[in-house]
Amino acid sequence: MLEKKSVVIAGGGSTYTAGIVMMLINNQDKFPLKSLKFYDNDFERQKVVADACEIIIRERAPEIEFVATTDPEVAFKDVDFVMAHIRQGGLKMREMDEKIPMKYDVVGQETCGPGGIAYGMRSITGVVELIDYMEEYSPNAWMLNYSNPASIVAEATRVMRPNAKIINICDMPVAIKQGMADIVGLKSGNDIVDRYYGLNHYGWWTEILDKDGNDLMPKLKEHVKEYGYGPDTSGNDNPLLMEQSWMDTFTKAKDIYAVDPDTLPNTYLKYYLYPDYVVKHTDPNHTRANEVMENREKNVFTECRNITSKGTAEDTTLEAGEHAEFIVQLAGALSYNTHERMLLIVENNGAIANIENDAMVEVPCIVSKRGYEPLAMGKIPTFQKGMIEQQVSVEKLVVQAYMEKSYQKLWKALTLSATVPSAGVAKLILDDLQEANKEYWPELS
Ligand SMILES: NC(=O)c1ccc[n+]([C@@H]2O[C@H](COP(=O)([O-])OP(=O)(O)OC[C@H]3O[C@@H](n4cnc5c(N)ncnc54)[C@H](O)[C@@H]3O)[C@@H](O)[C@H]2O)c1
Ligand SMILES: O=P(O)(O)OC[C@H]1O[C@H](O[C@H]2[C@H](O)[C@@H](O)[C@@H](O)O[C@@H]2CO)[C@H](O)[C@@H](O)[C@@H]1O
Ligand SMILES: [Mn+2]
Repeated sequence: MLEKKSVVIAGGGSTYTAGIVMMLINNQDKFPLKSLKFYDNDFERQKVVADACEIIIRERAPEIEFVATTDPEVAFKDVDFVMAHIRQGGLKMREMDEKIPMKYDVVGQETCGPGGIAYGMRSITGVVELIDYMEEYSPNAWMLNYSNPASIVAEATRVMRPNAKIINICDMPVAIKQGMADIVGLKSGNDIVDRYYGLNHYGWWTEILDKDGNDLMPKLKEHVKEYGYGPDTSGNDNPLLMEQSWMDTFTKAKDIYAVDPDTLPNTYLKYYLYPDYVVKHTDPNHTRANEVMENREKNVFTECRNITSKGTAEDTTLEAGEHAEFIVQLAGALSYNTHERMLLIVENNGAIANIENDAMVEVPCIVSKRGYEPLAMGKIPTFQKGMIEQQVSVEKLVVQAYMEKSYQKLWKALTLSATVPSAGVAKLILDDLQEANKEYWPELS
């Protein structure tokens, strides 16, 4: 009999919350819950999701105690896990992050380039606040953090809260591994054993095996060379790829692969290796934030309101995906000592032998009750080493700029980003971002 756990989802009003709830309910045999709480700083937004989830829980797992609150003490008291996915400033500020750089023909993206830097400067405050609540009310709990930009958040928490029990995670490699499984005819990304190194949204696979140790790289390389991680002409039913913008990202991996055919890339490297292409293929007046507001946000909130008005979730379209599966799997591994191998964002400390020890890197780790143990990925080639060192410096400068309230350091961070062509353009973008983020960033001087 597994011991029951208590979880708070921070960012209860997120578009991903209902998916995580569905996953938790479906996994009561593997990760049984005593209580589930929602916490958000926006009561009205969270209420829409919470009212629907309360009905789902009542119908499918009534033994779970459920509470939605904006009171940190109620939320964070007596929990084993904080599953965090907040978006400081909301999708409206994401829209600014994406549109401001585009005014200067520079990549406008949620987590990469100037947009990611601006978002990082907002997120640090919110995530550190969550850590402080957790440490005050449940000092033994783990925070599993999805809040983006995960690399900058990870570096900030490493420096500002060095002893915090936080694990920063990303579902992007999980989604790509599901794509790889589809390509080679395996059922799930969990059937793949991989070696991978890099930073968040910025890494490379060096080995992909199946559970019997068979090398899947040759078949995958053949496919990626032609189609990226997109489907071949026979089609694909991966729901993520139904969206054209995601399909473009997955197929562009073909051109990233061409730069280094020894490895298989993370898709988001396109923002650093092909920024000119990305800018050319982005509508500066209608960016990804607009698509998310018109699609995922609208769909989730409409469905939640439907459930509440009908009083039942019997025929709900809400479902759990890989994103939810990954965080619940991680909580299970930490709780029940499964020793699963998972990609996590952790302090390097030699995992990548020729990268500085205090970089926050993404590598495979073995997860158990003790926490996580990173696996050694060895020395990496000059190309990747150069790229990683440049991007690590960007992320470290952002965190230093935040802590020292330094305009100069933030300017350096933008200037150093491979997405930005010059210090002059970096300054123009920075001044616009600073104005737009007055409410959220520390005052810089
Ligand atoms: N790491 C990953 O791979 C990954 C994958 C998907 C999403 N995400 C991240 O998950 C987060 C949620 O995404 P979304 O599209 O659902 O956003 P969203 O705006 O729909 O939801 C975020 C929620 O957080 C709340 N919030 C904002 N600041 C808060 C604070 N300081 N304290 C408490 N609550 C706060 C908002 O009110 C909102 O309800 C984002 O950071 C996104 O980038 C990360
Ligand atoms: O533009 P969005 O909001 O749709 O996505 C931004 C996020 O993209 C990645 O997450 C994907 C994930 O890879 C996939 O499995 C599925 O869950 O959809 C997610 C996005 O909808 C990325 O890892 C995140 O960090 C981004 O926030
Ligand atoms: Mn991610």
